[in-house]
Amino acid sequence: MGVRSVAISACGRVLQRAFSLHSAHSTKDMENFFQLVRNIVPALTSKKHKGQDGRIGIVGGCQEYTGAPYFAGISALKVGADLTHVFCAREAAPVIKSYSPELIVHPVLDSSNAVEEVEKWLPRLHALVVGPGLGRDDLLLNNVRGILEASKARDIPVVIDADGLWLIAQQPALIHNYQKAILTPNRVEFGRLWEAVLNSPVDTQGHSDSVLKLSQALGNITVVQKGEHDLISDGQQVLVCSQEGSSRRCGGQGDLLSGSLGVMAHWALLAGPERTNGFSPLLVAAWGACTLTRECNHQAFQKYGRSTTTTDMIAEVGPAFSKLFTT
Ligand SMILES: NC(=O)C1=CN([C@@H]2O[C@H](COP(=O)(O)OP(=O)(O)OC[C@H]3O[C@@H](n4cnc5c(N)ncnc54)[C@H](O)[C@@H]3O)[C@@H](O)[C@H]2O)[C@@H](O)CC1
Ligand SMILES: Nc1ncnc2c1ncn2[C@@H]1O[C@H](COP(=O)(O)OP(=O)(O)OP(=O)(O)O)[C@@H](O)[C@H]1O
Ligand SMILES: [Mg+2]
Repeated sequence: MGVRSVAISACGRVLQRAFSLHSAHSTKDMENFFQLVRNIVPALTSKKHKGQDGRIGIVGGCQEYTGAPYFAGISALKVGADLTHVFCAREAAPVIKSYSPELIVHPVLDSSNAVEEVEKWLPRLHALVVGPGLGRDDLLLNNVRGILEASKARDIPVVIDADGLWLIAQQPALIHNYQKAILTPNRVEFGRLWEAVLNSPVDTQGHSDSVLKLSQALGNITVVQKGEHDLISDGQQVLVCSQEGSSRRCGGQGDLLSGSLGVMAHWALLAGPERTNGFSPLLVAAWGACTLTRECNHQAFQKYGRSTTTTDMIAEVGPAFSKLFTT
């Protein structure tokens, strides 16, 4: 099997090729990942109707956590989705609505017919982001299990983050081998998944071989291990995103990433591998979303330093996207 690990600099050039066995792609393919991301971004034209550039669902939001689904949803819109639906617990809904009139909010996640309520919307959604601010209540997690099953049956791309990853660590079979899944664990979530799937404590956090191994153990689904460098694997290759961010680690940055990735995953799958030089479209989408998140962090930090919060980063999505991906 072809296995590669490639580090890409801030300007998109290949810096190193850590190991290469019979790779199906050449180093030349990797030279400009920025261009591959640009290739998946849909053109803005007057011929389109509302919804065509993305209708994204966020599954999360409970009594304790209302910020996370808001951050994910508003980030999806700021990146370029046309509509964002948040499916959350009843109590969280008025709070999330009050943050933003841009989000469509469904207070259904803790109802007895939650799966049916969300399923009604699935034919209209291009991608789901599952987990930001979901919490770990068994009732909610059981409903989300049903929503994941229904999404898989419809072949909908799903980004799984935060407490969605907690659910996957309890039941890895839920997502095993589903080629339209992307997992976005932070360090702690990665360790939890590793222990659940590989039945041993994680030894080499932050190394390309561990993200590759976890992806393979999950049936070659795309895994984004967030950290000082983001490592992204589809079980065949490992990409490294080292875009300059900052030393500010306020909560919510992962939600910005997962919301952005929801849209970019839809765009990448629509564009297809011919637009991504044969690379897995989800790998390109993940690299694009990581690069964007880190650039937002960098730009916000230039302005606000230690007081930078995720809201400041979200204000940078437009300028950062233009700088990185607009030709
Ligand atoms: N404003 C909000 O509503 C926010 C809600 N959040 C939600 O909070 C819930 C729990 O998320 P957590 O991320 O706390 O998950 P966990 O409860 O699994 O995290 C456990 C701990 O790991 C620590 N940690 C994270 N990265 C680490 C690293 N690189 N090295 C060492 N320790 C590290 C964190 O400080 C946290 O205390 C999720 O639903 C999440 O979406 C977060 O997304 C942050 C913002
Ligand atoms: N040490 C670091 N240096 C630079 N960037 C980092 C570092 N750690 C994480 N990041 C970036 O921050 C973003 C979010 O990663 P993080 O590990 O904070 O997620 P998280 O813990 O899930 O966040 P959240 O608070 O939203 O739950 C990623 O894009 C990642 O690239
Ligand atoms: Mg998180």
